Amino acid sequence: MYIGVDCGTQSTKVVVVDVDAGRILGEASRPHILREEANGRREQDPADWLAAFRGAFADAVDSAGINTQAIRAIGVSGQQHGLVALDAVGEPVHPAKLWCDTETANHNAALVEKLGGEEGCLDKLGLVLQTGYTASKLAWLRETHPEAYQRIDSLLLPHDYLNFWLTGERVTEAGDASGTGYFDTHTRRWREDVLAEIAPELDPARVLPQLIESHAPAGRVRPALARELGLAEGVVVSSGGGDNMLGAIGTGNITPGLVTLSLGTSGTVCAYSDTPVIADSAMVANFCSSSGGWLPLICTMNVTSATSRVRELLGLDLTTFNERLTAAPIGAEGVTVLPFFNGERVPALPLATGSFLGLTSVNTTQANLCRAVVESATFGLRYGLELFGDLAKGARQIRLIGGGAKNPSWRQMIADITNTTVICPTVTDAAALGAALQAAWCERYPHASLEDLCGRIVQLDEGSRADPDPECVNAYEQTYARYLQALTDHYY
Ligand SMILES: Nc1ncnc2c1ncn2[C@@H]1O[C@H](COP(=O)(O)OP(=O)(O)O)[C@@H](O)[C@H]1O
Ligand SMILES: O=C(CO)[C@@H](O)[C@H](O)COP(=O)(O)O
Repeated sequence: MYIGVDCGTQSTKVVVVDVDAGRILGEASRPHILREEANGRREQDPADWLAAFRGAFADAVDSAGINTQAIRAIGVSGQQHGLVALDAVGEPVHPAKLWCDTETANHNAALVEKLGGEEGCLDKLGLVLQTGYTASKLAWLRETHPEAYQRIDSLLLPHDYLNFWLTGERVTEAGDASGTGYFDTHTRRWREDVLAEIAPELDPARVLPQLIESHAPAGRVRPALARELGLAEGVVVSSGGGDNMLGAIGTGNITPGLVTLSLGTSGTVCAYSDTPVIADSAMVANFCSSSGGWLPLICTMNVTSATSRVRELLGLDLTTFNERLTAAPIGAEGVTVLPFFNGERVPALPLATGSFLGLTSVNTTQANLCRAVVESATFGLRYGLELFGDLAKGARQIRLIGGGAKNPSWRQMIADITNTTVICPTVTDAAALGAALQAAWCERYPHASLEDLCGRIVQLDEGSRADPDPECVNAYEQTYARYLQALTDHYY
């Protein structure tokens, strides 16, 4: 029995997987609190993640009806980029600043310049620093909270922090480290010199976690915590990784030819590569995978964060919102949304704000507003997919995951807007599933391969398949052109 955990932006999800029987036995989730401020600040208290972990673990184990003593290993996935800076006794010196925080846009711009612009970043890091990556958060902490900064003893990411809490070990792996901005994704090594540009007072040998291979253990569950969770002694915790990296594993995207698209708080598109990637666009991030390869990725910040904002504004529950959006025609009768409520990463507009365009006395209906925000969030992903160029060309199908993938209308919309067949795995919390698979890989290494584990456990839900409908594909082309025009008019 293996446990997969995904500490996402909105919640922590836990799955219980019986690898030998090829079955998912239980799933549960617990929500997180997100602190949002008008200046782009997005922070969470790491203690909240631990409380959510405890609750979701207990519920998942209950729903699976298993004896916790049968659990052999745990894998942890986490939202990427969040800065969890700990002091010498392992306490956060400041709340975690998240991937969706845009307060540090100016710090990021200054860092890119310091590193020699886009070319300098590519040369040193294998990717171009974006607002949202960890580096500018550290620069911000140094400038704005010097007393907290001076107490820093280690620099972790959200999943590293959960691994530290589970095992007491400060380690990480290439997938999540890719998104820090002080890691070279080509060589899969820390760039101590880049860290020194950002935080010259910190000793890299002290503050950077030790890098381990994706299949290697981060450690074993601490005895006191094992007793509390009812685990046997010495349960292994695998390296874990960023949620997109483990989402790729949980969709079987560990060889070239597939695209994984996630409709979580963020929207992401990624495709596995055996070699490091230099894309034509600086917005495509050449991240490492958490399975030994690379995972070029684009991320839009306003997906279910944007749809939820409009849903809440209209006072609708999720079911009613989904009904409303299907009641409007493609194109929402001329309503366009630029959903950049807290800036955007792709396109790179960290300081942008949201706009509703084309509203008239006739088309300003709940149905059109619901449809327009879902269409625009999807157009953002199409825009990103186009930046992928050859990386996604020839992709046989899109594997759709994340909370939004549960909506059949949205699945069809993705198929029509991308003109590609879409299918969901049976477990749409694919990052948690990927974490469980990585845990099994780690615990059985070298006697089991990740390919074999994915082949046995990752199943596709044929009922979720959506094929592009040529008429809708055409209709969306026109609406997409209108969206691009609005983008150009406002920002370029
Ligand atoms: N049936 C559904 N239709 C549309 N959206 C949904 C549905 N179920 C869940 N969601 C959305 O999924 C979001 C959570 O997605 P999730 O992938 O868990 O996010 P994260 O990993 O970022 O925490 C919720 O905000 C909710 O809006
Ligand atoms: O910043 C990125 C990817 O670069 C985001 O995709 C985060 O990893 C958050 O993911 P979700 O909570 O939306 O799953």
